[in-house]
Parts: sequence; C-alpha cells; structure tokens
Amino acid sequence: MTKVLLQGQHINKVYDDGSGQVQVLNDVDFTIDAAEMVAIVGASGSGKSTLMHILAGLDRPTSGAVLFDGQDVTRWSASQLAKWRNQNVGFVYQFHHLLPEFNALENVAMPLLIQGRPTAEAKQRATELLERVGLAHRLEHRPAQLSGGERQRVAVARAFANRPKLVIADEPTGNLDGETAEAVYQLMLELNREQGTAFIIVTHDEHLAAQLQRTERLSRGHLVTDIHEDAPC
Ligand SMILES: Nc1ncnc2c1ncn2[C@@H]1O[C@H](COP(=O)(O)OP(=O)(O)OP(=O)(O)O)[C@@H](O)[C@H]1O
Repeated sequence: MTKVLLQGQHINKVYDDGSGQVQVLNDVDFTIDAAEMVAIVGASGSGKSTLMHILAGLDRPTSGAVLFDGQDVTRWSASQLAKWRNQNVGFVYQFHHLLPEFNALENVAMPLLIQGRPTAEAKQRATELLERVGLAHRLEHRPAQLSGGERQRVAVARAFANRPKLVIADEPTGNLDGETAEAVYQLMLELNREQGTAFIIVTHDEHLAAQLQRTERLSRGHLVTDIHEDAPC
C-alpha cells in the first residue's frame, strides 16, 4: 500500500507587492507518496518556486496546511522547521550552491557535520555517495575544478547525505547542456528507485518531465495533473 509522505491542503498564497495584492496560489492541493517522483511545471512566474518553498517549509502559505507524515508543519517554529528539513528533506538547486572553499567530499559531508555526526562517519558516507554518483576520482576537487555536470552530481550526492525521505529539486538541470542534463536526470531516477526517496522536481524541461508518471502543471494559481501512463518512472 502506498503511503502519503507530504500533502499540501487548500494552499493559498497572496503577495502584497506594494501596488496591490497578487494571488499566486489559489486553493492548491498537492500530494506526494513515499518513493514517488513528481514534476512541477508551469510558465515563468506561475508560482512553482512559491509552491516549492511552501511545501519545504521555507515559506508559509497565506492559508492552508502542509502535512508531513500527518503533521502540519506550517504551525511549527522556524527552528522546528529547520530541524525537520535537516532530517527529512534534501535540496538540489539550479546553481549547485556548493561551498567554493571546500572540496567535493567536504561539501557532501557538510550536512552530516552540521548535524553533529562524527567526522569519520560523515566522510565515509560522503565517499560512498560520491562513488555512487560516479565521482570517486573527484573527492578532493573543489567546485571550480569540476565540470558543470560534475558539480551538479556533487549537489545530488549532498542532497542524499542525510538519507532524506524527500528531495526537492528546483531546475536541477536548468544550467546544463542537453546531454549532461539527461545524465543528471537519469541519476535522480536511479536514486529514486534504489533508495525509495521521493522527488519533487521543478523543471521547464517538458521532455524530462514526461519521463515521470505524474506532472503537476501550475497555471493561474491552480494545479492540473497530467498522467503519463507509459512513462518509465
Ligand atoms: N516576495 C514576493 N513578493 C511579491 N511578489 C512575489 C514574491 N515572490 C514571488 N512573487 C511573485 O509571485 C509570482 C510567482 O513567482 P514564482 O517565483 O513562484 O514563479 P515561478 O513559476 O517559480 O517562476 P520562474 O519559472 O520564472 O522561476 C511572480 O509573479 C512573482 O513576481
């Protein structure tokens, strides 16, 4: 039986930009099951980042609830949310956000060190993850010494450091050429299958989105579901 992992219920988001109020999300419902992969697509400015930030507890909805394992995270304090994210959610961004002065191994170990895990354990886990993403030969390289695709693979490895139940990826391939984007995307599909990690992937790339069984399209504040019956994932 599938288990609901994260659920947004009746999410409204209204911004006041000084000249008036803009309703970006209008009574949006969103559910992702454990180990599921979902793409969120939509035109620029349709509210994808806004929805993603609300689902990740990085922003609060004007009204509505976000349930994770049945608990409403919108009611939590900033420090409770930070702890929850650190233990349950991994992030991959369009621009890798790796720390430039640290090498690949140290970047991937960092979330575990921040959690207070022993250095040897954190480095062991980071080494395993970097081997998994095909970068065993790049452990000591700093971000500036890596290619764009390698940097993004380090970012994917880092997102997995805490063994999260959910990875949220915001345009993870947006800065890569087509072939490299496809390779990074395939890596995420494999990790989803191997580790049972759920993924929410925000993307402009309709070709990549169509490889997932479900796409959620944001338009005029509403989500519309597309099901791709014959998609591989
Ligand atoms: N803090 C804010 N204050 C006022 N308006 C905002 C704020 N953040 C976002 N918006 C507006 O909300 C709308 C949705 O923005 P959002 O960044 O969520 O869109 P998006 O779909 O992620 O866009 P893109 O694909 O270009 O990244 C936009 O019109 C934007 O101008």
